Amino acid sequence: MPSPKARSSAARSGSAPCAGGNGRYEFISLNRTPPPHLLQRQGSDPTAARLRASESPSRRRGSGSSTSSTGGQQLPEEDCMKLNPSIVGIALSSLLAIDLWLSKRLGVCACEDASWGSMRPLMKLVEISGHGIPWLAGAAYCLYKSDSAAGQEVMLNLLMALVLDLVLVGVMKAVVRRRRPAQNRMDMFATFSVDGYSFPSGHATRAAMCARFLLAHLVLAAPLRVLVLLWATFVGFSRVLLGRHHVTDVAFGFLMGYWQYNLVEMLWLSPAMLQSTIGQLQ
Ligand SMILES: CC(C)=CCC/C(C)=C/COP(=O)(O)O
Repeated sequence: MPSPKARSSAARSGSAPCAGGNGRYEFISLNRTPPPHLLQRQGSDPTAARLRASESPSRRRGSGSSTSSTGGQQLPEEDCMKLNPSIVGIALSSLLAIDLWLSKRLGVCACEDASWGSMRPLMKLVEISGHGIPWLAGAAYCLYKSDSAAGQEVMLNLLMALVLDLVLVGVMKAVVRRRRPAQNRMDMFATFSVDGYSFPSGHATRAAMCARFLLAHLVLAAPLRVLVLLWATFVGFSRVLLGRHHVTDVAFGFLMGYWQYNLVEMLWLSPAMLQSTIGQLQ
């Protein structure tokens, strides 16, 4: 018989006592395949039978393969995982369920017949204010019109930031492939094919990144700075109110846009760097 100390340490380490070939108890880990001499004995040994019964269903079905067999029936691995959900899995599913429910409730401008449907045209104006085309066109125009080197530098970097945002959001949408909410009407102007996907909100990333950019590089009076922040927040909210996005798409979009501005600062194109690059190309 194992001593109480051995028994408690076995419980802690996930091992179980088994009668070995010489009548003495041996410890095997429940996480590992038992040695062959124990496997042979398990068919008749009541202790081994109890151990098999106490194993989790997914482990009993086998752990290393992509499909598992139960009485000849093949189960895909996802089904096995659903039977044995982890805490993280449960937390994520709950968050997604809350997200879906909240996004549906908040989509009050999703169509003209919705409870705030009369506000839809205003929300669509806010949408246009955060669209990529006006921002790209505005930055290109300011770059062209700017007669100071400092102004040109800022506008060139804003253009670079906007293109970087489109690329990063496009890649992220193509990888995640989350569908837009069912209530969304796909009536946005000038979209790429990846804009059929929802996560993250491109308007939210652009709004957060551009707001940080403007606050850092334009000398603005305090009321205007507040206005920039309010605009960015409103662009994000309008995505959910229009039924275009889930709440988590917008929340993640804000975080991603905030982080993208750090990237822009790291990649900042200075006139000296541009001159040396052009010189190297010539
Ligand atoms: C055509 C250009 C230059 C940009 C597309 C901008 C756009 C339509 C993004 C989608 O935003 P959401 O992901 O917030 O719906």
